[in-house]
Amino acid sequence: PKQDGFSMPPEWAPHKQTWMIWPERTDSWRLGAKPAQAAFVTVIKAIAGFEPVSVGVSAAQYANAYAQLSTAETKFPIRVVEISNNDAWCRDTGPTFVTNGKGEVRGVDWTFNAWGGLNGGLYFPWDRDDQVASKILGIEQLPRYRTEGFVLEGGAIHVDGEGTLLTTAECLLNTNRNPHLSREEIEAMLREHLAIEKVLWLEDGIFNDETDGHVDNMACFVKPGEVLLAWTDDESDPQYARSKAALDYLEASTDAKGRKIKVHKLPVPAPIIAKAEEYASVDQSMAAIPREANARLAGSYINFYLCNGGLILPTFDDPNDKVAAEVLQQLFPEHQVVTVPGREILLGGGNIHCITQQQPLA
Ligand SMILES: NCCCCCC(N)=O
Repeated sequence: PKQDGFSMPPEWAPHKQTWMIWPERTDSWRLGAKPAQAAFVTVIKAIAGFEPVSVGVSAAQYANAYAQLSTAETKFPIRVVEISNNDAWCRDTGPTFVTNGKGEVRGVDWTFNAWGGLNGGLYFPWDRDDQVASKILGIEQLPRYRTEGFVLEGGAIHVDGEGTLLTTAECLLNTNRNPHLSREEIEAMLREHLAIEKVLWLEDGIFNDETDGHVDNMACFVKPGEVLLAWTDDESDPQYARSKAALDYLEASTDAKGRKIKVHKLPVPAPIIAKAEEYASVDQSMAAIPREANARLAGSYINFYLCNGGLILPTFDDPNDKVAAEVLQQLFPEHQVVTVPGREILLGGGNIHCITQQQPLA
C-alpha cells in the first residue's frame, strides 16, 4: 500500500504476463463449457502473441486444458498450473498487482464474495475463488496484502497510473459488497491499497450487468486525463441515461492532477439477447443463478484487454464491431487491435477484460 510505496500501475504499463482461469462449471457455461473453453483458448493464444500467459485450471480439467494449450505455437509461452476455482473470472478473483518503481511487485488480495454474496451473488460457494489471488501470489513468490472483510473485484476499478481511480457507485456502494462502510471509508481503503489520490465515481455501469455495473464494461482510461465511455445515441435505450449521466459527470470533473477529463465515446453493440437454445444446455443447479433466456446481456466493447503491444477486443457480429476496432486503433496507436468473438464469454456474464489479469513487470 501507499505507506510502503506501492501503487497500481495502469493496464498499459509493461506486463510480465497475463493470468487467466479455465472455465468448466456446467451451470454457468452451456454445452458442458466446451464453447467457452474454445473461446478462452482463442483469447489465450491471441494474448500469447504479445506476452506470456499463465492459465490456472482445476485438477479435473488439467489434462484437457494442458492438451489444448501446451502444443500451441505462440510467440510467447503458455503455462498451465493447477489452481482450484469456482469459475473463470480472473479479473475479479486474481490479485491486483502493485509496484514501487524500484523493481518490486506485490499483490492485493481483496475479499471476494461472488459479486454480492448471499444478497445477489452469482453462485455459491465462492471459497476456492477467494483463494485464487493468494495461490497466484504464492506461485509468483510475491508478497501479499490481504483485505480481510473488504470486498472488491478488479473489474470494478480502473486507474490512470497518476493517482486517479475510476469506478461506479452501482457496484462499490451496493449494500451487497461493504454495507458496513461509508463511501468515504471505501475511498480510504482504495487510497491506502492502491496509492491513488482521487476517485471518479460514475453512478451506473452497463444496463443489466450482473456484476452490478463493473466499470470495466462501462468506461476506462485511454491515458491520464482521457476516458473512453460506452455510448449509444438511442435515447430509448436504457443504456442512454446511464451513459449520458456518466458523460455529464466526467466532463464536469478533474483528475488527481487537476486535468479536465476529455471523454471519447465508444458505441455499444445493438442489444444482445441470450437465445433460449443457448441456455437450454446450461445445467440447472442450486449453486448458481439461472441463466435467463431472452435476457439482455451486458455486451460492451469497453471490455477489451491491453497487453504488451496488443489490444484484444471482443466482437459481437454487429456493425459496430468495425467502428469499435477503428476507434480503439486510433486511441491506442501503440497497440495492435486483435478481435476475438465475445458471445460465448458474454453468455457467462462477462467478457475479455473480465477473464484476464495483468501482472506488471517490476
Ligand atoms: N457469472 C459470473 C459473471 C462475472 C462477470 C465478471 C466481470 N468482471 O464481468
